[in-house]
Order: sequence, then structure tokens, then C-alpha cells
Amino acid sequence: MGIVVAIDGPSGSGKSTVARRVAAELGLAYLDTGAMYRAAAWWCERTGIDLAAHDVDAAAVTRAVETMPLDMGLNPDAPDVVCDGVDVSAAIREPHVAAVVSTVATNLDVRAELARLQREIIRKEATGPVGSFSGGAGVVAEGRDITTVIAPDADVRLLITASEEARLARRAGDLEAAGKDVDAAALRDQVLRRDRDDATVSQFLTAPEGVTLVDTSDMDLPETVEHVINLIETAVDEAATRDAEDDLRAQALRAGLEDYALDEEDLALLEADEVPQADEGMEHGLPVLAVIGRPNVGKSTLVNRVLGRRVAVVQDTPGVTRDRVSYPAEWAGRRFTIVDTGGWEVDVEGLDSAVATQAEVAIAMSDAVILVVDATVGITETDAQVVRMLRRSGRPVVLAANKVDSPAQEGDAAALWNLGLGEPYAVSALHGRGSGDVLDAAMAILPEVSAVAAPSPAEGSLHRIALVGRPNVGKSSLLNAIAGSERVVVNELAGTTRDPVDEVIELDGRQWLFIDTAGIRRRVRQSRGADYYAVLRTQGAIERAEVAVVLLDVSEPITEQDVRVIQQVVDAGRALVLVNNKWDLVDEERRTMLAWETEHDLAHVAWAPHINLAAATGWHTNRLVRALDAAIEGWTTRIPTGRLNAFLGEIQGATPHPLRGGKQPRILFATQVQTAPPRIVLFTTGFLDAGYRRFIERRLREEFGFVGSPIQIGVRVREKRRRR
Ligand SMILES: Nc1ncnc2c1ncn2[C@@H]1O[C@H](COP(=O)(O)OP(=O)(O)OP(=O)(O)O)[C@@H](O)[C@H]1O
Ligand SMILES: Nc1ccn([C@H]2C[C@H](O)[C@@H](COP(=O)(O)O)O2)c(=O)n1
Repeated sequence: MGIVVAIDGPSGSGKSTVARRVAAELGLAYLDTGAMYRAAAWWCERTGIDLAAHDVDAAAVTRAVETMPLDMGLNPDAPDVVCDGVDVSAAIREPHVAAVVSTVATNLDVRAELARLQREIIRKEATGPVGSFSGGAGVVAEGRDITTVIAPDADVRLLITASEEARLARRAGDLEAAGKDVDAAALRDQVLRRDRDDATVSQFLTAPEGVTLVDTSDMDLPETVEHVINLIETAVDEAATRDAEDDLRAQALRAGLEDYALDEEDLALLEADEVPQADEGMEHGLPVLAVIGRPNVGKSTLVNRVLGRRVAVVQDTPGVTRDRVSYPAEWAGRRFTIVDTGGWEVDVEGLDSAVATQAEVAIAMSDAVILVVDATVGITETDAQVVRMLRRSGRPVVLAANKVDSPAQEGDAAALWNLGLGEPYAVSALHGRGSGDVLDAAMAILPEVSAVAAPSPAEGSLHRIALVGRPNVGKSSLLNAIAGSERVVVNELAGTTRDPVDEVIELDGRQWLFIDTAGIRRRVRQSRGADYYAVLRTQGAIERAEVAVVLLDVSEPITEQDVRVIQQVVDAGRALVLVNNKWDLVDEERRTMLAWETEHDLAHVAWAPHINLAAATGWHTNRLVRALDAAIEGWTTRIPTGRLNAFLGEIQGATPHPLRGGKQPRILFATQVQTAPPRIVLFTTGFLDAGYRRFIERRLREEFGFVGSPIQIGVRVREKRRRR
């Protein structure tokens, strides 16, 4: 992470000049947020709004700013401001703009919009994605509300000020240097009146806690720059010292864990050098083989045969994947993905729906299937149902007849010919006999090219996005709006054999892989069956994506189905962006209801970026990229172990877990074991109540962001080793 320096201060204090020079000396980007307000004022007037009028239409100002085509230069040596293709760097400094800019800067909707843009720029410079100016070195951002509202978490926060006389004298000096007349009254108006107006909406005249006051009344410019650089260097040194101390403390906590009974899996997690992404090691584009069957029929024998002991390491993975886990595999020189499923049973109400759905998804998302049946039990009603399911799916199948432990039981296997799936391969879990033959047979039916796998390596570097939501929420309109207004670079990329068809779409100058756009574009008939397969398809698209964009039709009440789709995304551990579509159909009354529904039904995903747009008209579709970026950043956030333990230590100190039966569960050590989605494992002395886990999650979000990402928290209760 790069450094973020935030500088506030009144007009004429020198904050712009100092910020620019400091940024140039330290190789950082420079963000002049005042120039953004000035550009907004320039743009309003350009689009016909008279900001000097008595009755300025605030809504029209907001609308204008929301569509302002602004390109902020971040180079401290030449911070050009370009609006609608015009270089307005000089025009926005004209007295006329200065006289009306407060009308824009005191409009709270405008502030919200510009705040979003500013945070986005700061985030980009601090993290350094392609296209950032500083390459991740960081940014010096200056403006009235930077230290308090826009970047309250900045590494260094300064309030640069100077006496009224000094500020007026400096401004007068600027005018004289530019060969302009100095009108004392006009000068006071621009410097002091404007600050008074702006102070009604932001605090920049006194330094709040954590903000360092730099009074430059008696300092010249070079002295001020040197002083500020010293402050930044001191802050950086202090942060490095803090990090080193946090690391040492975390090492001590980790050493303390040795007194507790740790299993092999704990040690594997604790000793891992790297924090992998959840799908790391999964090679995209490989054919997918699903192993399905009722519980305890011996599926894991086959999976373990391919994998060896790697299975154990992922047992802790929660959610959907617990029922359906994918592993990279190799058999007879072929590389593929093997999917282990939970299995299912018929209960009184039919197939156990949750697990059956998982198995059905596994079938839908596979290229071939091994069905494992217990030969000693014979064909059960469940097996027969599964065979019907498999037939409908059209997937090639190999039938494994397990528990054939002696030649005398070969007859049990032969009875499974009746399933109509061809030769039953006899397997003995007990002796390990026959599993190699089943896998050889599976290799024979597994296609070389997958029709369902996540994108191939060529597209693997692009972010994968799924547009999902119940029927008619506007998925295809949104897809068409973004694909239509922007260039569709490659069409029907992965459409090798079956339905899933992905498209690379260029948004904001970058390419994104939109998953299963064929499923979005095709109008599914509204029969029960079609709905059911749409659900499966949605699940498949979510799992192949990194970010799922869930569309809601906000002209109607939020439905249970909407909430279910959102839950699918959370359970799959994908990043989430919520889109309120059809915003053009929302009136005041509906808006109030929607706010209530959002509060009521979507409070559990309040961490997801949530944007209003109208796909049909294209209104605000440009906001999608920002939301996607924010969600991906949250999803891939990695907290250093030292920092994580220091933070958890602080929150435990301030708010310990409630006593339970006279005992107080304690967190001994924490580590982030995975990103995308972030997964944090807590080693504790006792079970943590759900309320306390929620509290920890909330505080983690407040501290580290994790915008748009589910956070998985695993708790490992470990007992102290007994002394002999
Ligand atoms: N410490 C200083 N001593 C003397 N002059 C300074 C000092 N800092 C800045 N100046 C000069 O003061 C003038 C005003 O500075 P600047 O425009 O950076 O102020 P500002 O706080 O950004 O004002 P505004 O908010 O109106 O944009 C510039 O000419 C600058 O060179
Ligand atoms: N973060 C900010 C930055 C600026 N403003 C206001 C203050 C002025 O009225 C106007 C232009 O700023 P300047 O270029 O003079 O620094 O924008 C603000 O309200 N919040």
C-alpha cells in the first residue's frame, strides 16, 4: 500500500502549493480536490446553469455534476484539469469561477458525488492498479474536507493554516505577480467570505483529533515544504516501528499457541508462507469431473486416490463449497478438476433439497460424472432419481459399484447394469481395488476441452463478472447497455460446445470477462422447470465469476427470490455488487419504501457497493466499474498478521467476549489464511457466540474495509495441552 497524505486548510494558507511540491519531491500523485469543485462550477455554467442567479436549481446542478466528463491530472508538475475534452486548468482559476464555486461546494449531493470520485482516485493511487499515476506509491490530496470526510484514515493528516493577514497578503502577492489589480474588498470576499460559506459544510478551520496543525504564518514556502516532508517521514518511520512491534507481538502470540493442542491442519495453516487466493492452484479451463453419490458410498475413496492427503487442508472451507469441493487433479497424464460432492438422501419430502441442489449443480457444472453406488445395498430409490437427473443432464457417466470387497460380491456389481448406465466398475474401498479402472474409464469420457470450466488461461487475467438476478430485473438490458455503448472486443469467447458463453467487454478502457452472457440474453420461458434450470445456471455463473452483480428491479418490492440470489453469492464467497435497476421508475413514495426494504432485507449485505441505475436508458451505468473495482479490492484485501492480531487485541481489550459459565473465551491468535474471499482463522480458548463473531466482523470492516466482500471467519477452539 502506498502512502496517503491528506491536507486541509483555509483559502490562501498555501495548502495547494505545499501539497504539490511535497508530492513532486516524494514521487507521489497530487490531487487538488478544490479544482474538482471549480471544474464542477465551470461545467455547470457551460451546460447553461447560472450559478450567480438567486434561485439556482440545486437538482439541476447535481444532475450536471453527475454527468460531468472530468479528467483530473495527478501529475504534481502539471496537474491539468480537463473537462469535456477542454483543458480548463486556467479557466477554473478565473475570479468568476471563484465567486460562484461555493454554490456548488455547498450542495450536499454534489459533495457526495465528488467525494466518491475523490475516494476512488485516492484508492487507486494507494493501491496502484494499471493506469494509476504513482504506480501505488501514494498521493497527496488536499482540500477542505480531506482529513475529516474523504480520507480520515490517511497515513498523515495535516491542517495547514496561516493568519488572515498572511493569507490575504499571499493572495494579493499572487495577483500582483500575475499583473492584476488588487481590489482589497474583492480579495477579502474571495478569501474570507468563501471560507465562511464553505465552513458551513466542512470543517477545516481547526484541527480535529489526529490532525496535525501546521501554522505557516511565520514560515516561508521552502520552510513549510521541508517541515511537511519531515512530518511525513516521521509518520512513515513511526508506522514502520509500529508494524515491527505488531509483528513481534504476533510472533509471541503464535509461540504461545505451542502450549495448545494443534492438529496437522492447524500447523499447515500456521506454517503457510503465502496467503493464497481461494481458487489458487485451480487451473482455469481444465475439464471438470464430478464424483457424485449418496453419503458413505465411497466417493472420497476415489477422490483421495487421485489427490493423496491434500483433501484435509480444505475441510475448513465453509458454505456451498463444503458440499462441493473442487481440486486440481491429474490421472494417467491428464490434468483436470475433480469435484467432490456431499451426496444426498431421499427424506419424507423427497430429495433433501439443499444437498441435492448441490449435486445437481455439480452435474450441471461438470463435463463428466462418476456415479458411485453401494453395490451391497443395490439400487435405491435415490440412486434411480439420480440416474434420471443424469439422463436429463446429458453428461457422460461412469458407474462405480463400491464395496465389492470379495469375488463373491461381483454379482452385486453386475446387478447395477439395471441402472442402464453401462458397465458397473467394481470397486473396493476396503482394499483399494478397482478405483484405478474407474478413473481410467472416466478419463476416456472426459472431453479435452471443457464446456463449463472457468475461463482458459488466455482470459484468466481478466476480472470475471456475473450479472445475476431473478427474471426480468434487467440483466440483458444492462448487458446490452454496457456492451452496446462500449466495444465488444471478442464475441462468444468460450462457446465451445454447450451454453455458457462469455464475452469480453471493454469498460472504462479496461477489459472485463462477463460470464454466461448467453444465459442472460436468452429469454427463459417462465415454466417451473425453466426456472429451476435458471437457478442452476445462476449458481454456475456465480461460481465461475469473481464478482457477482445482483440486479434488483426497484420499481417493485424486493422479493424473497432477490434475497436468495444474494445469499447464493455470499455462500459462494464471491464479491458482491448490488444494482438498483429501473431507477427511472422510482417515485418519491417508492423511494421511501425501498429505503425501508433495503434496511430490512439487505442489512446483512450493507457492505456491498450499491448503485442506482437505469439500464434501459443507460443512466449511471458508468458507475458499475467503480463499484466492481471497489468490490474486487475488498475481496482481495490481505491484512498482515501483526496488524490483525494487534487489532483483535485492541478490540478484545475494550470489548471482551461475555462470560459464559464463569469462563471467558479468548482469541489466542489470528491469521488470514486466504483472500478472494478473505478468510480469517481465529484460534480461541472457547466457542465464540454468534453475536461476538458478528461484532468482530463489523469491526474488521470498519477498520479494513472489505467493501463488497463476504468475510469468512473460522473459529478453532483449542485446548491447553495437559502437563505430564
Ligand atoms: N508558507 C508559505 N509562506 C509564504 N507563502 C506561501 C506559503 N505557502 C504558500 N504560499 C504562497 O501563498 C499563495 C497561496 O497558496 P495556495 O494557492 O497554495 O493556497 P491554498 O491554501 O491552496 O488556497 P485555496 O484554498 O484558495 O486554493 C501562493 O502564492 C503560495 O506560493
Ligand atoms: N475538498 C474540498 C475542496 C474544495 N472545496 C471548495 C472550497 C472552495 O469554495 C472551492 C475551490 O477550492 P480551492 O481551489 O479554492 O481550494 O471548493 C470544498 O468544499 N471541499
